[in-house]
Amino acid sequence: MRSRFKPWAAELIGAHPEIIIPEPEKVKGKWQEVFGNDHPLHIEAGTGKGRFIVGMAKMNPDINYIGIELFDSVIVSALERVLEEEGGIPNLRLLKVNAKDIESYFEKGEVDRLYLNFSDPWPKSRHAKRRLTHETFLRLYETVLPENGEIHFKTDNRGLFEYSLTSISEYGMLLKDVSLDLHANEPEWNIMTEYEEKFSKKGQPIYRLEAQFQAV
Ligand SMILES: C[S@@+](CC[C@H](N)C(=O)[O-])C[C@H]1O[C@@H](n2cnc3c(N)ncnc32)[C@H](O)[C@@H]1O
Repeated sequence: MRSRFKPWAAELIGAHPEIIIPEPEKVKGKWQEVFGNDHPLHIEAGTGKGRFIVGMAKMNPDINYIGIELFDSVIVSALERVLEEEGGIPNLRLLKVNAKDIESYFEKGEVDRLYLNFSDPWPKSRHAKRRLTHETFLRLYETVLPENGEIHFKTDNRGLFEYSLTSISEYGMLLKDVSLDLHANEPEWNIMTEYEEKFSKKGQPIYRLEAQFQAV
């Protein structure tokens, strides 16, 4: 997701360290202290403008959520969504970091579930390593999830979905649920992301899968 440069974004982000955690490596292994409870922790890598993670946090107050996003100009929109909520969203935090460094921020087993939504497809084969479902990323996710931890993935991009099915199954994960048209019979628990809303309005099918790591 590209967004116009917002010169004011860094200042707004800096003014809200209670929401966008400034040095998350310092709280590695201590996220329960940050949230003040021992509820499960679900994270989204590539959270964009936050429609999904904010919706999930509001729908499931007994689950803690963290949205991870690379860019100031994008994550600031997620921050604004949180600030619009009266009383804030106590079970949600945001990290302006790269998902490839996820091990620096979470201990083994500290994350109970990982969401990937409409990840950048990187269609050229030479960029395959950048796809968030590449084997290298799966290995990273495995280090922060518990045994049998799950990844839930949605996309409108058929090529990325096909690639991900192969990458995930070659990794030895168990595919638990696969949908080739999520909106044909949309589950009541589905929270749409910004991209999902945009592409489904155009009539494009939304692909979804749940995959579980397997103990060796
Ligand atoms: C195509 S957008 C989708 C945004 C949102 N998930 C949605 O569905 O509307 C992908 C987002 O992932 C972010 N992103 C890509 N690679 C990332 C990485 N390695 N770490 C963190 N965020 C990343 C991009 O900056 C972008 O905002």
